[in-house]
Amino acid sequence: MRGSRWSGVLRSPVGASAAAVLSGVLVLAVLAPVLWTGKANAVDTGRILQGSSAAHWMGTDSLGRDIFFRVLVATRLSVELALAATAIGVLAGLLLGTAPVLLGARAGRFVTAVVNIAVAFPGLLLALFFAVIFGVGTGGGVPAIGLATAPGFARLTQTLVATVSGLDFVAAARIAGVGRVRLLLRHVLPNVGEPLVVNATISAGSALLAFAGLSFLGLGVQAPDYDWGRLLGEGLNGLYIHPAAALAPTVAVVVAGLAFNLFGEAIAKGIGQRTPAVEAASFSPPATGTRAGLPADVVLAVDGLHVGFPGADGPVTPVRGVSFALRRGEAVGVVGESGSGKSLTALAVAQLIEEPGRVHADRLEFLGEPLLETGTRARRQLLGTSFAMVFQDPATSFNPTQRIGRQLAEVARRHQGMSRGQAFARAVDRLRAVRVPAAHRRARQFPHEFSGGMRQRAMIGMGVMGNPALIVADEPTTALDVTVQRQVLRLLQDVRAADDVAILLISHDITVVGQVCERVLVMYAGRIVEDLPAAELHTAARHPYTRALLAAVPDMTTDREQPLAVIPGKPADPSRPPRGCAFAPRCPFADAQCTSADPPLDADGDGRRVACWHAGELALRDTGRVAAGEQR
Ligand SMILES: Nc1ncnc2c1ncn2[C@@H]1O[C@H](COP(=O)(O)OP(=O)(O)OP(=O)(O)O)[C@@H](O)[C@H]1O
Repeated sequence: MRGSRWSGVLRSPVGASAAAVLSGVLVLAVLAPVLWTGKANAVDTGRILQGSSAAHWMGTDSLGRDIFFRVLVATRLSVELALAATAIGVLAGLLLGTAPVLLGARAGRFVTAVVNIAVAFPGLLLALFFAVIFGVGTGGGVPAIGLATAPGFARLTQTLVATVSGLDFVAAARIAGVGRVRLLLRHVLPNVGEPLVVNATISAGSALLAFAGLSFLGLGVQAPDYDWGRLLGEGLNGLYIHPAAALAPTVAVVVAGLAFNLFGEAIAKGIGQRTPAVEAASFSPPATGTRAGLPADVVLAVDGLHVGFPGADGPVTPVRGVSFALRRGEAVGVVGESGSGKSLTALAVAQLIEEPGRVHADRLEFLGEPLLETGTRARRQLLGTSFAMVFQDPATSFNPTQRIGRQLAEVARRHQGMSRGQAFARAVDRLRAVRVPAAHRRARQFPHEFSGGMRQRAMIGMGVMGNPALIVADEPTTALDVTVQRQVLRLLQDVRAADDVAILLISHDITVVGQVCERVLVMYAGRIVEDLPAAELHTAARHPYTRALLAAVPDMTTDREQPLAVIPGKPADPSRPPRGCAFAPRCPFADAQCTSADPPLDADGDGRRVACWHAGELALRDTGRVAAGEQR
């Protein structure tokens, strides 16, 4: 935790008073038994059950012992028991709550179901149930209250962890090869720390009350020991004769409980991040040689890629047989309407499709390595060094609790065996390379101190920490304004030119893709429907969908008096794939053949591919139109 944040918390009125009261409680817990045990235990049969007086501020109990000193001395046992029970509850809750991340989706679902059932039981009922199992006394009470606290804590942890696990920086860490445990400790838990700490301290306050309750019922602390709950039970017997005997332990429980809660609120704001150093691991990407049916410089080969999910009415397959290859230094764009399967294709390449999603491919090779068959560790190393992903939203691409330089350095420390200093120097160098001004100072800043465009550039910088052969950029400029968009796209082009990096640019904007890429893959309803050189987009597109996409983009010649062109109809529903061509219901050229059979993705001799029964006719019609235009 950073000093400045601590001092900021302690300067706030709530933080300062909470810290003062809690310190008082803890000092009492340490000192009171040492200083006042004698007075608290001194029996005086001449002063039984007396009210408040100068000699005994809170009166005496049934053996004439001083209640005020007994309450002070009981602080230690009460706090100790509450903290022990909370520790058990927090530990068990954290283990249960993080199980889905640690154990994987299937085992995680089972644990989640168990937690959901346990949460349905009232805490007090659970505590009494466990107290009966573990037995009467402190030895049984502590685990009973701890385990009764655990389900609530586990539920909160699960929810928070699930939220953070879906963010881009966690996906980026996965691509960087970070394992499950490290992912949890370094990227997930620090971002859910605040509510967990607050909940833990509130649990400590509740455990105080719960233990008081158990002792009051005779199930907790047993004589001759005493905690506040036991003193409260004894005091209640004489409530009408002298209420101070019950009031004193009650006030103690309330004050200590409040102190824990307020202190939790205060330190939650100061939660920072301390993470262990990353061990180095070396990996040499496999040399690219000639492979079966592929040119030697192919970086990524995808053949027959399917991505499916279980749906309410059977499996849904939003990506249905996508095939393409990317050569070293090549920039390929993937365009299509929302829901066409662009992002799922990218995520499948990055190995980021989570359970219950299923990825199948006849071939999914990155640098010659079959990703679906390669072991997890080797795959992580390969992707961590040679693959980079730039996500759409720069606001969620970085871990907000870590400085930018540190996040970049993690890649170099993990995969290139660099020391902390070397890795940081490399991070600064890479930030400079992606034109982040004052890179050395900026590397020490947190993501929120970067603008959106700068964060996106830093993300690209993170991608080039290793020696990437491929950068997948999924809508990298959608969240940016137009000027910054252009800078980021230019940067991607520069990185590609400088290091011969292949780029797979996913965008719904066919114009952007046409400007940046050499080739364009047009996707519709989970399939590639056309693959053509970007330079020929406006002149040689043969698929009616590609043409409709182009026609929907206004240009300088568009008549502003007329409504903008749109593609009629709705995109295909992946849960109900049509029998024939998926675009047929929206296509002006569709006929009986289109609605009965899905056209194959046919290649011509020059590497262009199109999936349309009428592609040839459309090309001829164009030729005729051009010829007619020329004659006129
Ligand atoms: N985890 C999932 N479970 C079930 N269906 C999913 C899942 N993720 C995506 N889909 C579905 O798969 C289809 C393709 O999604 P994908 O995100 O690849 O589309 P996209 O072309 O990238 O669109 P966008 O530009 O809106 O992101 C969508 O219909 C989406 O609802």
